[in-house]
Formats: sequence, structure tokens, C-alpha cells
Amino acid sequence: MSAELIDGKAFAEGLREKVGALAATFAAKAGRKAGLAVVLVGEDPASQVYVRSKGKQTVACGMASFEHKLPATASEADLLGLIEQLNADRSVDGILVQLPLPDHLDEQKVIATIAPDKDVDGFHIINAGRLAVGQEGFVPCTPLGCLMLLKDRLGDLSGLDAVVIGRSNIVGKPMAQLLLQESCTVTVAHSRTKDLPGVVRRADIVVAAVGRPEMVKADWIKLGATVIDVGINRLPPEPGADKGRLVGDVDFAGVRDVAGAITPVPGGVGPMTIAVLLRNTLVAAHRNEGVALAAGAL
Ligand SMILES: NC(=O)C1=CN([C@@H]2O[C@H](COP(=O)(O)OP(=O)(O)OC[C@H]3O[C@@H](n4cnc5c(N)ncnc54)[C@H](OP(=O)(O)O)[C@@H]3O)[C@@H](O)[C@H]2O)C=CC1
Ligand SMILES: Nc1nc(=O)c2c([nH]1)NC[C@@H]1CN(c3ccc(C(=O)N[C@@H](CCC(=O)O)C(=O)O)cc3)C=[N+]21
Repeated sequence: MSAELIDGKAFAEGLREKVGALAATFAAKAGRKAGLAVVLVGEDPASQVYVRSKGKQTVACGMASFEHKLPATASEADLLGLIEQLNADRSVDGILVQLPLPDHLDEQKVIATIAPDKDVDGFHIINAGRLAVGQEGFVPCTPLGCLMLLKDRLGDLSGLDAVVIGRSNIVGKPMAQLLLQESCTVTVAHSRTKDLPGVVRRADIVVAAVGRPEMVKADWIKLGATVIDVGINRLPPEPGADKGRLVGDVDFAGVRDVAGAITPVPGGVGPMTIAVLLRNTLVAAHRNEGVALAAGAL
């Protein structure tokens, strides 16, 4: 058997088209475009690639993109000052501070400074709390994108056994909350989990968000399970090549023979993350301007 490929790239394109159409309607009603500000501190090349890609896609969706680049040596006061300025700027609906930050900057403090209603990443504790108690807020883009792919593939998730590998605040934990909200039976595994292969083998849904290249093996997967691979890992370059291959946290070549469906890397969860970011920004714009957005439109 060979698993069905879950085409995150195509799904993300469809979502961006919907966002684009609704962004045009928003601009006509509000008299301005929805706006996303992205803040990048330092010169990490991978982060620069993501930020450029976000900016391009924001503009392609008919929204305004504001990029702010600070040197790696920027002080905490510089960064917090910029965030305060963006909080007060009426043309900015969403604020994203690209993580990770250089070591001398306190990530928690930076996130806490973002106005919760502009926190389109869903990282502020107010939004984490809203998600935990089931109130409307902003949900982190990567887990929300994973949930959209799962519901598209499986429909009702109620009663399914889901195993999330990883418990970070930005992926694993919010992913578990979302699956619980869908009435899955959720297990969160991490580096201290005993018998990880045995735990994963029970799962109808596996979400791998670990950061370990190709760690999840074929003999961990129940026949027919749906496997979502969040991992983005760059392997060391082959001799003669300047860049290594991009792989996920799942051994794709092996697991695809056992799983019912699987997301590839690249072309799976990554493109969904950016499409959901644009979606969250448009939702923020409607809320900030008091313009109604049809329930379930996005
Ligand atoms: N596609 C996308 O859009 C995105 C992709 N990513 C990718 O997803 C991956 C995870 O990201 P993130 O959540 O930020 O990573 P973190 O490093 O913050 O968290 C990793 C988690 O994996 C757990 N873990 C580490 N090693 C093992 C192991 N051997 N067995 C079981 N669990 C283990 C850790 O456990 P413990 O808590 O015990 O240390 C931790 O909970 C990365 O590859 C990242 O690049 C991230 C964000 C967006
Ligand atoms: N505040 C903040 N919010 C984030 O959402 C955030 C962040 N910081 N820091 C870094 C991680 C990582 N991340 C990705 C986004 C898109 C792809 C993506 O589109 N990947 C392509 C491949 C891109 C390539 O070729 O390198 C794919 O998987 O097909 C990957 C990873 C968002 N993150």
C-alpha cells in the first residue's frame, strides 16, 4: 500500500485565494488594506528566506506588508519600542516577530509586548489562554494549518486516537489543544516519553513536531494512520552540493508504505503556516475595524 499524499502546497494556495478575495472586499469596506508587520532581528539566512516569502505572499493576497529589520545587536528597548509603535499603528492589523531571537533578547517579554488583538502568531499568553478554555482568539498558524489538513482528509475527528510528538508552546501544545477540542483522545509525547514507538503505534493521527530528521519510522505507524510531518530539517550537504536536502521528522520513504495519508516535506505543513498567517491577519483586520466576516468564511 502506498499512502495518499496530502498536498499542503495546493491546499495553501486555495486558502490564499479565499483570503485574497475577502481581503479585496475588506479593503473596499474599510477604505484601507489589511496590514501585516513582520519584524526580523539579525541575519539568520533561513529566517530571511521565510520573511521574504511571507512579505511576497502578503502583497499577492492584496494586503499591505511592513517589514522591519533590526541588527542582531539591537537592544531590548529598541525592539520593545518598535512593537509599541506597531501596536499603536492603525494600518497594522497583525504583528509577527520572527523567532528565534538572538540570545540577549527575552522572547517571553517580547511576545508579551505585542497587543493580543494583533498577535496573529497566537503566541501571547492571552491567546494561549483563550485557546485552552475554548474562547475565540488567535491560534498558532502551524497547528491550525495541520488541523485544516486533517479535517479536509478525515472529516469528523471525534473519537480518534491522536499522538502529538513534541510539546513546544508554538506547535505541540496548541496542536494538542486543537485536537482535544475536536474530541480526539490526545497523547502528547516528548523526550521523556517511555516507549515512544509503542505510544505512536496506537495512533490514528500522528503529528510529529520534534526537530529530529526522519526520526519517526515505518514500524511505529499503525496501518492506515494519517501522518502530519511538521519538521523542517536541513541535512548536511552531500559532497559537491552547497545545500543539504530538506527533510521532516518522519522517515517519509518508509512511512508512506504503511500510513493511509502523509504530508511531504517540503510542500506539506510549511506552506500552510504562511497561508494561515495571512488568514489570521485578515481576521484581525475585520475585528480591528469592526467589519463583519461571515462565520466559517475562512
Ligand atoms: N512547518 C512549519 O511551518 C514549522 C516547522 N517547525 C519545525 O517543527 C519542528 C519542531 O519545532 P518546535 O516545536 O519549535 O521545536 P522545539 O525544539 O521547541 O520542541 C521539540 C519537541 O520535541 C521533543 N523531542 C525532542 N527530541 C525528542 C525525542 N528524541 N523523542 C521525543 N520527543 C523529542 C522535545 O521534548 P522536550 O520538551 O522533552 O524537550 C520538545 O517538546 C522543527 O523541525 C521545526 O523546524 C516549527 C515551526 C513551524
Ligand atoms: N514568529 C514566528 N512565526 C512562525 O510561524 C515561525 C517563526 N517565527 N520562526 C520560524 C518558523 C518556521 N516557519 C516556517 C514557515 C514556512 C515554511 C515553509 O513554507 N516551508 C516550505 C519550504 C521552504 C524551504 O524550501 O526552505 C515547505 O515546507 O514546503 C517553513 C517553516 C515559521 N516559523
